[in-house]
Amino acid sequence: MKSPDAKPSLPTIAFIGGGNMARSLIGGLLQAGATANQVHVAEPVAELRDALARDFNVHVFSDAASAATHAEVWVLAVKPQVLREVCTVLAPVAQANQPLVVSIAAGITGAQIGRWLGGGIAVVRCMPNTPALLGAGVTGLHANSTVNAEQRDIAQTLLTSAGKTVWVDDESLMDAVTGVSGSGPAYVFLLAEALQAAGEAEGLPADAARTLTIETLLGASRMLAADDTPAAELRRRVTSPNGTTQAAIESFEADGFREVVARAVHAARIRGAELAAAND
Ligand SMILES: NC(=O)C1=CN([C@@H]2O[C@H](COP(=O)(O)OP(=O)(O)OC[C@H]3O[C@@H](n4cnc5c(N)ncnc54)[C@H](O)[C@@H]3O)[C@@H](O)[C@H]2O)C=CC1
Ligand SMILES: O=C(O)[C@@H]1CCC=N1
Repeated sequence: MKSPDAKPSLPTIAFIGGGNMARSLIGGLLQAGATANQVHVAEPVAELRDALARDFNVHVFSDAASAATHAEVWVLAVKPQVLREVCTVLAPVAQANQPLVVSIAAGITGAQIGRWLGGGIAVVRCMPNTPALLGAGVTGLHANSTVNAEQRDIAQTLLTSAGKTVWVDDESLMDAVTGVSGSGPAYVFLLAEALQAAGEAEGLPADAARTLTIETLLGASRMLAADDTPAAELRRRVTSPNGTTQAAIESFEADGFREVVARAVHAARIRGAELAAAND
């Protein structure tokens, strides 16, 4: 008998687009126990296609319709700029097969995808991030009203193989998800670049600055994830009165660090909406 919390087994999944994010998600899926012959990938670039077949033993196709025809779940993993064209090609297959469509494209709305596929399609719009490659990602998901409970579970299982998941009821917040976690790894990498460079500017050898930077980010992230202690409290515990950290934090605050972050996240959110409008 199936235990009540057993994960639903995944049906055949077609990835439309076999680039960076698709690779991360496919790697996670296979590690989580999906079998390679359940995974189809459409990718026009021959080298990428060959690498996917070699590395993961999945079925590869040069065109979207061939990959999608025999799959119950489609993962749209192309750039937002080509999604309309891809959906238009897939519309007849979508209308015939009524797949669950999972889109990871930034900005593009579930309504746009449903419309481009001919209407009445179950669409889960999600925003994963690149740590999915290590199973350490986080994905925001939103389901349109056509998605049933079983399809929701399938999307959940699919993205759980990439890390944690957060469902968002209000689709208009998906661009904010993109601004925080979809693009977020790049902010951490930017901080790493800046911290390492600052260490070197203060005289540290490059390899020492790199190790100190990486282990600090890793250790601090682990502390954040370890329990519910708020980030502000963890920061307070590092900050001795009139000590070194206080000097650094006062410098950050004087330079408007929080506003800098808020403006960056806002810019990402706005770009999401622009991508939707520009590619409609
Ligand atoms: N890179 C990231 O951190 C994240 C990206 N995303 C979203 O994931 C999507 C893919 O992004 P990446 O993997 O970074 O881009 P990518 O450029 O690495 O992958 C897209 C792939 O689609 C292929 N492609 C183009 N036209 C196609 C067609 N007609 N049929 C099938 N495949 C086609 C391209 O050859 C390319 O390999 C984008 O919509 C992006 O917004 C979402 C979350 C994070
Ligand atoms: O930069 C982008 O548009 C994509 C979406 C989130 C991360 N990369």
